[in-house]
Amino acid sequence: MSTMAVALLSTNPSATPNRRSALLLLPRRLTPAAGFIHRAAASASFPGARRADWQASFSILSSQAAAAGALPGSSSEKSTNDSGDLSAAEPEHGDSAKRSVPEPPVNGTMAGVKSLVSSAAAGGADLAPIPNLPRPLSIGDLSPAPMHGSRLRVAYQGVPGAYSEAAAGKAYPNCEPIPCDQFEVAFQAVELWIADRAVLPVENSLGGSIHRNYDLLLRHRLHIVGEVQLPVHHCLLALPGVRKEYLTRVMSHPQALAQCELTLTRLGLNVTRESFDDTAGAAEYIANNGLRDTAAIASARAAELYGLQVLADGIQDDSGNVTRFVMLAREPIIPRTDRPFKTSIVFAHDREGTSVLFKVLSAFAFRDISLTKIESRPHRHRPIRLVDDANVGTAKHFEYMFHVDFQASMAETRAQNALAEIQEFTSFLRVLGSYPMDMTPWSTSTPPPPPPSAPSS
Ligand SMILES: O=C(O)C(=O)C[C@]1(C(=O)O)C=C[C@@H](O)C=C1
Repeated sequence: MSTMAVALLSTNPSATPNRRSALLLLPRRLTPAAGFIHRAAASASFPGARRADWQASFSILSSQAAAAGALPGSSSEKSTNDSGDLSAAEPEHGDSAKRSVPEPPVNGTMAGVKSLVSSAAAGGADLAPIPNLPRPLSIGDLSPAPMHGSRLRVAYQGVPGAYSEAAAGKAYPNCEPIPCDQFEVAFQAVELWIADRAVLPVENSLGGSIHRNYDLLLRHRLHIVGEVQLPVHHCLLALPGVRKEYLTRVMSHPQALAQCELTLTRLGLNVTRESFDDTAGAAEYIANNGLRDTAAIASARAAELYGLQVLADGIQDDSGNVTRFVMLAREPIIPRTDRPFKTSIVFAHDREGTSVLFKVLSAFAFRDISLTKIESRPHRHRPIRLVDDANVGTAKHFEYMFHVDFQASMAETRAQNALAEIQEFTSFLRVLGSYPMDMTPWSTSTPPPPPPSAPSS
């Protein structure tokens, strides 16, 4: 892992040669150009365009729930997990280990065929040892039990030291974090079985929603299986020896820049702001390029990993700066009623006026279901509706997809009834997931969770 990298860096943070060699040990990010990402999977037709979709996913959920005794009244209901370990709330689906699809055997090639012929010609045709013929796939190959020592592979966007990596570690404490250079790649890594889960940010208490991930949730078919809320504590990082007065530029993820906007001004920095893919990536870039006029906004762990010094600590504009991440998997989890659950849905309507939105919200209000989030995004397939009025002209209304999170489990009758009602006046409805809420006690002084250990090579 980067344990070695961390050790090297922390003992001699200012030594550039060591830093460079240490950086090489960090896990490489998955990129779309990595060869294994199929574009076809990315181009995914608009999923869930049919109303039947949420019903289908719900019927799977409820049949699984009934089978596992998780629905209310079931005698075989499992006991509550009080450990506070969010990952423990996620039932095993048999996909938590590396998928051991057998290696393509050599004997399927001409070389294999030739060796078979020559051993037969040598006179032992009947008794010739059976070469390694391809083994048929078995059920075990498709959903293997976790192998000894194997760890859940969790895709995140960014490089080691990014907050998303810390969120992956909070969600799945012993996971193998897999850095990806884009959100899209993290989605595809799970879809293509390169990773078992993805942990992606969806909103921040200061910067607001991360719209890209709302759009990707809709375009891909992964399920939300959990959430984690991570206190985000930003530092101003620069090369050793650099002073604040030397700075002309600050680089970071746009969310991080937004979260520190006031403080940067308050520190009296006369700097341009420059966006970077992720906070730790900005720190790495400064280190790799020896930029002495540039600082990064990133975590203290990023400072340690990339050999930078902390010029200022806790520079977020609000001490209670929190980012909410969702955990994504190929399969939904079984909704339960023995602990607080949240459900995320997305819907669209094709009728005029605001009354549809009002009716949807009422369906929840009448059942005393609290909403925790509402977000609207452009309806990519039908962004504009034209309304012609011969006298006045043509009005162009924007069309939206509405994302709503509500505080109830899909195993609860009131949630099922609310969705049945909403279905009546929406043209599209999909359940993105029903999952345990992050109830971790939180205070502004809570230290960040320990980083996940890096993959064993
Ligand atoms: O750049 C990172 O370190 C990230 O993990 C991304 C991200 C985000 O997308 O919001 C995560 C948490 C912080 O809010 C800032 C940036």
